[in-house]
Amino acid sequence: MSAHLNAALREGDNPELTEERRKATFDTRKLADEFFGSHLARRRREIAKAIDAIPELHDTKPLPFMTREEKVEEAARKVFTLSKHITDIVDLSNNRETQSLNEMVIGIEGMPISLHFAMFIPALQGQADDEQKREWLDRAIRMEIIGTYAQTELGHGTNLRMLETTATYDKQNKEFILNSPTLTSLKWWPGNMGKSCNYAIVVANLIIDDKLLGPHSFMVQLRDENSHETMPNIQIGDIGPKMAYNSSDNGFLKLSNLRIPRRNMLMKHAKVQEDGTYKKPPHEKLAYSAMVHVRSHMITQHAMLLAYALSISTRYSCIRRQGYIDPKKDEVKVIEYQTQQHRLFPHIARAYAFAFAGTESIRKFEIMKRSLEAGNIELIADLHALTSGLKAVVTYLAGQGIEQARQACGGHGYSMASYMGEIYGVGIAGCTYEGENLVMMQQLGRYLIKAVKSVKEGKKPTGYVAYLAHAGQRHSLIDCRPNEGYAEHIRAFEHIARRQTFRAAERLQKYENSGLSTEQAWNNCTVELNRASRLHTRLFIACNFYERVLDVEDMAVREVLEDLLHLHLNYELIDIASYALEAKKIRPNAVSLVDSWEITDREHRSVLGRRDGHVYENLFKWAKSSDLNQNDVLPSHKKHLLPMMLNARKQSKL
Ligand SMILES: CCCCCCCCCCCCCCCCCCCCCC(=O)SCCNC(=O)CCNC(=O)[C@H](O)C(C)(C)COP(=O)(O)OP(=O)(O)OC[C@H]1O[C@@H](n2cnc3c(N)ncnc32)[C@H](O)[C@@H]1OP(=O)(O)O
Ligand SMILES: Cc1cc2nc3c(=O)[nH]c(=O)nc-3n(C[C@H](O)[C@H](O)[C@H](O)COP(=O)(O)OP(=O)(O)OC[C@H]3O[C@@H](n4cnc5c(N)ncnc54)[C@H](O)[C@@H]3O)c2cc1C
Repeated sequence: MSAHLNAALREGDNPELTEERRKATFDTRKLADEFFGSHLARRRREIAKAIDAIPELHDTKPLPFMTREEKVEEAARKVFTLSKHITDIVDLSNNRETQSLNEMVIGIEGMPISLHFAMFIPALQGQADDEQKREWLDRAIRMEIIGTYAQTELGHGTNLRMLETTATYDKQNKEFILNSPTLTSLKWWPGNMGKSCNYAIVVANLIIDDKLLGPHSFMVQLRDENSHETMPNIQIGDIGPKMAYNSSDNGFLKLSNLRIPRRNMLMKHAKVQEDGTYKKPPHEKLAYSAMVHVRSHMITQHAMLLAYALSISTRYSCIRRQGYIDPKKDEVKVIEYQTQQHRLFPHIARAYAFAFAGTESIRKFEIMKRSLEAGNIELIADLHALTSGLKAVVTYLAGQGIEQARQACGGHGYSMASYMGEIYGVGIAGCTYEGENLVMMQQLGRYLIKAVKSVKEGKKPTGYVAYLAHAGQRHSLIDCRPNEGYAEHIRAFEHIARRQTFRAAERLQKYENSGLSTEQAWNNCTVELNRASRLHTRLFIACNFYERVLDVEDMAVREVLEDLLHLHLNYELIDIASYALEAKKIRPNAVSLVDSWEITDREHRSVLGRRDGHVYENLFKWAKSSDLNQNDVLPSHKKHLLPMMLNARKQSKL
């Protein structure tokens, strides 16, 4: 490609990189159009330009040199500044545009209104009835109030049925009484709940007439709208520093006989009438809609984090010279080593594959949302299975890729000057939040087992599991076009995924037949089931990548994407071919085996790893000692966020 067509070329750049860019066989802008979609790619360029022109939106110093308080203040300052410009820069209803703005201005370390956008608003959209939307959603969108999503507790995050926070209906007063009855029932982790938010959607177990009705969502005011001081009957604070993401004030919350009006329960689906009559939702899991929303968006976010790490390491590998391939010549760029290429390139292919899969999961979410609005609940289960698998596979593999990218930078990769540490820390958080990965794999596993049962009953499952019914036939998941050369790869992929899924299903059946309870039989097969889910998801990603590449019109871009697809399919096939061992005998000795390392508490520096096992009370002590808890209202909040909200309210009254 001639040099002038490569948009990344700039005068004055390091000649090592210029030399690389001159070799491009395609136009980088056109490939960006494919990666992001052409609209978003264009908008990202415009957004970047707009930010360049507003100096107050730039970092005041590198984030790794800031203390936690400075980071929190910096993020609040930028949010306040952005609130004045945001509607000129982005379409606020477009999640991916807004997210791009966030990444460019504030970055990945978190900010005071992340959860407000990521979950508070989506939960109101999905679970509040029209009257409630008028009361809270409009105010939330105008940022008159800042909210979060408070579900996880100190003792339970995964098993939502065992949440201990209670909301007991008091018929006389037509109120719910919210309580955190135990230490383990404290809400723990919700983003921005510690210091920034003044409202939260609190997930609590509903009790009417002593009957437990499961987790439901309640709107709770945490802080006074004018003074920002904590409301009565509420104890709230920051949970302390984390592996990364430290501009965010993840928080704890204790509720003590807090009374809220009946209409503070979100009632689009489940309802409680004045006399205490309970009306069930049309689908039991509609209350989980905000989680499915985030999971469907996490795929593109993690593709992006992987892309950050890989672009850092690939560029660096081209300016770093070290060692010789031919001793008679100059030292080579480290990218020339076969091992360096092998370390980086399959992850580059994955970053593309993940981005395309993420676009697809967002598209599917939008389709489900529209069909739900039309009263159809059928697509909920399919989307839950798809997003559970994608969320788990992509966050895990992205984490692996980021770590490889860090190692590819040698010693400098370990300096925060590379920022790899933060990217990794933020990336791997996604393995845990929005559903621990191995648990989400099991959710997809349930769906696959059902599909196998229907195949065995002679039915033909449709959609992403259709291939399960096609043993020995030509591939079925996608329509490989003749002479494309990838049909064999896809067939092999399908074969491995199908074999594993049937193997897991047969093993499950065997355990059930042997008289074990369903739950025990299930637990005995979860390693096999999770392998099946992993293979199914990786098959989906590969097929989606294949289909996406076939749609590309620009021949030069299509050619380079085909090179990546080829690498991806080969690499993934080799990677999935080996599946590991089981280790049941270790279980009884597990703690004694680690005790034998004799690592002292001082050496560990870990509350979770204490020798005495008194974890929960010490986590609470740890949190109380957070710097951010020294003031109830942070000075930076008074300076930035409070004026922002007060101003928004004033404007809306005008
Ligand atoms: C002004 C400037 C502005 C600037 C602008 C800037 C703006 C932009 C800013 C944007 C910044 C963004 C930054 C992002 C940062 C993100 C931060 C991190 C957020 C992290 C948040 C969180 O971390 S928030 C908590 C998530 N916490 C979980 O994730 C719990 C997992 N735990 C479960 O989710 C359940 O516990 C679990 C396991 C399913 C079992 O649930 P369970 O026990 O109830 O159910 P069972 O397993 O018994 O299943 C019974 C049947 O239900 C089916 N089913 C289950 N779930 C279903 C579902 N959802 N949909 C359909 N069906 C479902 C299942 O498939 C079964 O179906 P079947 O019976 O047919 O097989
Ligand atoms: C950065 C970050 C931000 C967060 N933000 C929020 C937020 O805004 N709001 C909020 O409500 N929460 C938030 N969380 C909490 C998060 O959603 C939970 O931590 C997550 O859902 C995992 O639950 P857990 O901590 O209970 O893990 P656990 O369930 O205790 O996981 C521990 C281990 O047990 C295993 N395990 C658990 N159950 C099973 C099972 N049934 N079968 C097999 N294995 C099992 C897991 O696989 C894992 O290996 C956040 C967490 C993080 C890290």
